[in-house]
Amino acid sequence: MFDNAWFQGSLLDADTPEAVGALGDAVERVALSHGAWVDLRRGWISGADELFARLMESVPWRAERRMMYERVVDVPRLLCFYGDDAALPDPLLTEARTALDRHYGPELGEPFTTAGLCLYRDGRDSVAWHGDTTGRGSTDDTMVAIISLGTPRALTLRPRDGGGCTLRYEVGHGDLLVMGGSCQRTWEHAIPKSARPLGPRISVQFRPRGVR
Ligand SMILES: O=C(O)CCC(=O)C(=O)O
Ligand SMILES: [Fe+2]
Repeated sequence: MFDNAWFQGSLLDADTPEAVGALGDAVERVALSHGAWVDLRRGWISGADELFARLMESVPWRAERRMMYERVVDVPRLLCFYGDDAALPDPLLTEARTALDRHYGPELGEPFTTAGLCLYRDGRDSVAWHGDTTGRGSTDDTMVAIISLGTPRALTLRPRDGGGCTLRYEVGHGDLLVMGGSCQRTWEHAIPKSARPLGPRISVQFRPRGVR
């Protein structure tokens, strides 16, 4: 399906038992403008390369097509969406969601119920600037919690009003990044294409009901 040769497991990750780490004080919050924020917890999932390998095999990855400039084009990444309370494809993801609910529940006021999985096969796969505004994210503060597995890729963020600079987080190998507050409606995020030959990355995005 794609060239796996560039995927290199993290050296630190080799032989590490799979586990969901602590959150609490290990989470670093960066306040952005307009009431948006980003939380970062590096290496949240240990042994994440094993999880990556299982998801590569077990998830029914699908290509999507959409209209662009009056032509139907391939969306440059593979996808699989797990709707409200659908069984997740791996018990470690269920454990991760439970841990996210425990940590963020009091602040979010509701659980994470859906999981969007994306596979970026190489540096040519990407997602353009956008906010997750199909649902309530267009009007309400909310959270989108993203686990990154496999090859690190840049996740970039910029304010919609054009003020300020673009932020760039290299995320992979079990890192957790959470976008919160007004982030979906006042900021945009993207996974830019890379000219470098890069191995595959899987992104798991947990969202509350009605956020997409
Ligand atoms: O790949 C990622 O981490 C981000 C994906 C994303 O922004 C989306 O699917 O809405
Ligand atoms: Fe998004």
